[in-house]
Amino acid sequence: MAPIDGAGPGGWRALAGELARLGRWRLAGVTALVVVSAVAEGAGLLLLLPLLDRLGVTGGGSAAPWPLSTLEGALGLYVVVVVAAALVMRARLLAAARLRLAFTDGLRDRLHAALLRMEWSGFQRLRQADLVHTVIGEVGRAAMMVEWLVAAGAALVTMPVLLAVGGMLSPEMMAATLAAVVVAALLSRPLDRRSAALGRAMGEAARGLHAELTEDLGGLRVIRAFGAEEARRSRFAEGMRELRARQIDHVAAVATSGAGLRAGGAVAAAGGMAVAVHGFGMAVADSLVFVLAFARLTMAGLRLQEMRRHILFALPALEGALALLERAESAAEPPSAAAAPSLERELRLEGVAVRHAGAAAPALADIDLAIPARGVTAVVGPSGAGKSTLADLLLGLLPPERGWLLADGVAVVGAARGAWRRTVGYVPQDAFLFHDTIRANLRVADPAAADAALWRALEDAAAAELVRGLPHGLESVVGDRGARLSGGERQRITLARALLRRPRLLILDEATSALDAESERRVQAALERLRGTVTIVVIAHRAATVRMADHVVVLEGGRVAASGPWQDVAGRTPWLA
Ligand SMILES: Nc1ncnc2c1ncn2[C@@H]1O[C@H](COP(=O)(O)OP(=O)(O)OP(=O)(O)O)[C@@H](O)[C@H]1O
Repeated sequence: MAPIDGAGPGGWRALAGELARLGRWRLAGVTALVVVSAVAEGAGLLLLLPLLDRLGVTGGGSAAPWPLSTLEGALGLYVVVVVAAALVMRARLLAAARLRLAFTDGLRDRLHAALLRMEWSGFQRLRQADLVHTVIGEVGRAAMMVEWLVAAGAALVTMPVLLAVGGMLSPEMMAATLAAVVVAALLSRPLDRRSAALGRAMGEAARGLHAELTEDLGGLRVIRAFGAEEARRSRFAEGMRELRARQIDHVAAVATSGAGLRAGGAVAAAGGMAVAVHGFGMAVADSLVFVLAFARLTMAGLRLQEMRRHILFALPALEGALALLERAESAAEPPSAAAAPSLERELRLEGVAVRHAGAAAPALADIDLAIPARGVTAVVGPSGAGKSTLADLLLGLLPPERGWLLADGVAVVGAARGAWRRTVGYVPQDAFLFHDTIRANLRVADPAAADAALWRALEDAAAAELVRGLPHGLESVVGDRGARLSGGERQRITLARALLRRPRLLILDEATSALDAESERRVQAALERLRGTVTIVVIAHRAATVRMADHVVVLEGGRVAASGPWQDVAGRTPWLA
């Protein structure tokens, strides 16, 4: 569990900064509603005096202006004021909810955008389950603070109104009440620190649970294959127990302070009533209204404390979300330039070294390589040789630690990287597809593409027949990560997606698992048809792909061990035999 300490001033400052983003007018609107509802509450209370007067509680008969001079008039006005207060309260709750949702969406949008723009190497260091937890869970928890703040603000504004009502009846008694509220607030300060620490611990527990669930769902095939259901279930149950314990601790802390304040309030109300009547000789009606004001004041104080505790509990969630935002924004890739370097002659790597974030040794070192334009280049090598790292480098995702990636002699660095990537078609090894229709998946490469262009790309990728055969054609949904298609079908759809943008460079990270002979033949045929029209780099795992290449690069231990035509390097690739 996190050490017990309070939320630092940084947390409150961060909250103030986030609220400022919501806009001056929005905040002013909610504040106005809060003030009006507090004044309405005080007015409703004061109206009880002439009402009690008319009812004869104080003997009645005192002069009052119309409509308060008659019982019906006083009752009518009372009802009007209370109904108006209820309507203002409704508007306040609605405005607070709107403010909370604007806070949630604003922060989620900034986080999401920052994560999408992050340098690939920085992004790879983050755990995906933690990101989902922060963007969805923690931001949602942090946003609740907006409503709590409005509720706390309402309590805070109500207090002087109630103090004024009570003060009109007995200034001495009200001064004593105020002193009691301040002492109660000071006495409960240790609980504040506990709330902040519990908030942090609850965030940790919730994150652990989220990570467990994400891994269970992602690795369900392995869990089922190894019969690990019970073990995973008990880990998840342990995570839930931990989370539940933190939540109960928090509720207990809030409930304890509430019970203390309520008990103190009751004792003070009874004592105050006795003192007011016997000590100060207050009229019964006055003392009744006074005690009512006093009770509401205690409730407002109680609510203020409760909201403060809730906010302290949720502040760590905001701090965590803002820390992630800062991390993502400070690791943002440079904005993309408008124009990308051409690829008419060759793609060249000069003295390139690439090191993954946190890795001791570089994944690629001293790479000097020329990839001829419009040729087919196969990259081969044993597992861990650096093939996928090379693909990420050519794609402009990973910047070299040393050396240069040059397209027709122009360095693909800084702002050129994003622009370069828009001219590259990429077919990932896992042939990832979104849980969406084929049309939507293809349009990831070109959102404005017409159906005719989609069909052309499908034809080029030898996938048109496959899509025509699906019950809903382009409208067919492919399932989670494309699970409703076979490995070979997925690869052809991802090839079509890559071709849709008419790339200058096509990078295929070939699936390591064997495709059936028919799928393999179709993909090979598609690549053959593209030969000479686009520069193709294939991370090759199959002999057939290597044989069709004009140029083969053999990587070993992150270095180029050999390069040249297949016949020249064949002896160095026993793993492809
Ligand atoms: N995100 C990462 N963080 C740290 N090290 C990494 C990361 N990705 C890869 N590596 C390391 O870089 C080296 C090259 O990995 P890479 O994935 O490029 O090899 P590969 O040739 O594509 O292997 P395979 O054929 O098994 O996919 C390996 O030593 C690997 O452990």
